[in-house]
Amino acid sequence: MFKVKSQIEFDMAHYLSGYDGKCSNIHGHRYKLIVSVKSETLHQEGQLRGMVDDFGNIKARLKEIEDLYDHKLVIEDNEDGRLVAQKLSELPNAFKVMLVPYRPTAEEMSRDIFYKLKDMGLNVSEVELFETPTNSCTYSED
Ligand SMILES: Nc1nc2c(c(=O)[nH]1)N=C([C@H](O)[C@H](O)COP(=O)(O)OP(=O)(O)OP(=O)(O)O)CN2
Ligand SMILES: [Zn+2]
Repeated sequence: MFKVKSQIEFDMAHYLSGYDGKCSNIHGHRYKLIVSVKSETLHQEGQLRGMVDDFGNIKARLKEIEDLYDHKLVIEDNEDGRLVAQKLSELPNAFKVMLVPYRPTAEEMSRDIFYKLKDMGLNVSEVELFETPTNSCTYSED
């Protein structure tokens, strides 16, 4: 089995609804996303000969993930989260808020990103999302 890895980083703020502690504040992280793409075989001909997939192709998919989350504020789509988003939308700042159907933890986000990349056609083996330099979650289905 071959596994190739590629990584990107993006800046994102989140709000953990119902969290008791310092992380109950809206706050942000410099996320690092490491994606592993797998294949039993290598391409035999053409541009991709000798490769699982072109790193350039994987990077292009990761850029779509980066563009989705970079400099956004991610909030859970529940009663509490919608209230926070509503109050922010009343300000003249045009905050970029993204509502998601889950609490935006490293665990939930890594699973969501795994399926987003699969939907883009990557044969994803594993997604590791670092929320801080020392805290990460890995999602895989192997
Ligand atoms: N299992 C999880 N636990 C926590 C998550 C998470 O996604 N999954 N997220 C948070 C907060 O987002 C928080 O920002 C990160 O937590 P923390 O441990 O406080 O990280 P720090 O690096 O900022 O810790 P310090 O040692 O205080 O610097 C909480 N838990
Ligand atoms: Zn956090």
